[in-house]
Amino acid sequence: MYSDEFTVKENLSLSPLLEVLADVFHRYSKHDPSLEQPLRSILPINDQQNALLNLPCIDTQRGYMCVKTITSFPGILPAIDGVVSLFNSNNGRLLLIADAKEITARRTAAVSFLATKLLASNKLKNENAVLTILGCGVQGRVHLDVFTELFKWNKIYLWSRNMTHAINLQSDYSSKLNNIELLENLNDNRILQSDVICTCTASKEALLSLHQVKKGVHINAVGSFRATMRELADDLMLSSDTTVIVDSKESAMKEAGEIIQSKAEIVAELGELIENNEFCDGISKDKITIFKSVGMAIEDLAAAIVLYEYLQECREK
Ligand SMILES: NC(=O)C1=CN([C@@H]2O[C@H](COP(=O)(O)OP(=O)(O)OC[C@H]3O[C@@H](n4cnc5c(N)ncnc54)[C@H](O)[C@@H]3O)[C@@H](O)[C@H]2O)C=CC1
Ligand SMILES: O=C([O-])C1=[NH+]CCC1
Repeated sequence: MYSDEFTVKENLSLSPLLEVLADVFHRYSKHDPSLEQPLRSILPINDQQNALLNLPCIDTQRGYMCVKTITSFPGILPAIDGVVSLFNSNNGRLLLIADAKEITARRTAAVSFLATKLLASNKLKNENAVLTILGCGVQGRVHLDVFTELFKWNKIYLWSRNMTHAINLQSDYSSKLNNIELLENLNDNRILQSDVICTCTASKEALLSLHQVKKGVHINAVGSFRATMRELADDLMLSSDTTVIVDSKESAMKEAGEIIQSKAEIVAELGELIENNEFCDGISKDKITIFKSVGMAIEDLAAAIVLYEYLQECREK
């Protein structure tokens, strides 16, 4: 069964995806032996920014195995291309091949939302909450999509190095959302009003420093996945007001430019926060929380399972 990007978009629902993501993140961080995920391979092409990535994992508890093979060519749109293959872990049968662009985009934004829910639940209770998205490529667009499907923001600010991307994104949402404003530069004081910021760029230099954000902000830093990439400055990563959470300690220490360059302390993995109200409630409202994600195979597994099981259900009806 092949699912193209339109099929993925139509049939991959966020609510079951968030549930399966929470389960696999929790089990990953508990080192559950039924969930196996080796470090992914990233093969750079001719020493450039372009790369071939391979992300495998096995979940014998759910009875699936998954491997995503993608290319990342940041200069060519879409930057990510490839496929996700889902197998039955009991008999080795191939069950589903799905477009990786849409799976990657939706599962990454869903993980950012899960982190926001766990680390900044107070913000999601505030009717006046402000969301800012930096970078309006594929990830920026899908973060806007997912974050506005799951929560009603009072104001949304968009910034992109290429302003046309931000203008187009605002315009595409104009019939649904009339509270989107554009930021022309990163010195705009409106960033200081943000309760939640998602950074979704392929930047190699820091875009956000400590003085640009308010105390208590929650940041989902999505863009970097190589030691040479980063979106957040050292003063933000290292401030005593900052708590840094990652998707995987092992991956972050190998791939997240912000962590590698700043040597910031990682307080926990996202999976350690699930079913851990004590930890989440214990984070002071004044703390800056940073969720640094680089992406993991178990996220693609979660998305492929939700998609496959839903498509099977539709077939049987
Ligand atoms: N954490 C995760 O799980 C995932 C992370 N990513 C990463 O997120 C980033 C964005 O991915 P896509 O939206 O798919 O790519 P894209 O190519 O669609 O968008 C990239 C955006 O970054 C901006 N950008 C590039 N260089 C910049 C710079 N120096 N300063 C400011 N902005 C800059 C571009 O203008 C564009 O808006 C990439 O680095 C990608 O590798 C992608 C998928 C999953
Ligand atoms: O997890 C993922 O698929 C990726 N992370 C960075 C580039 C692609």
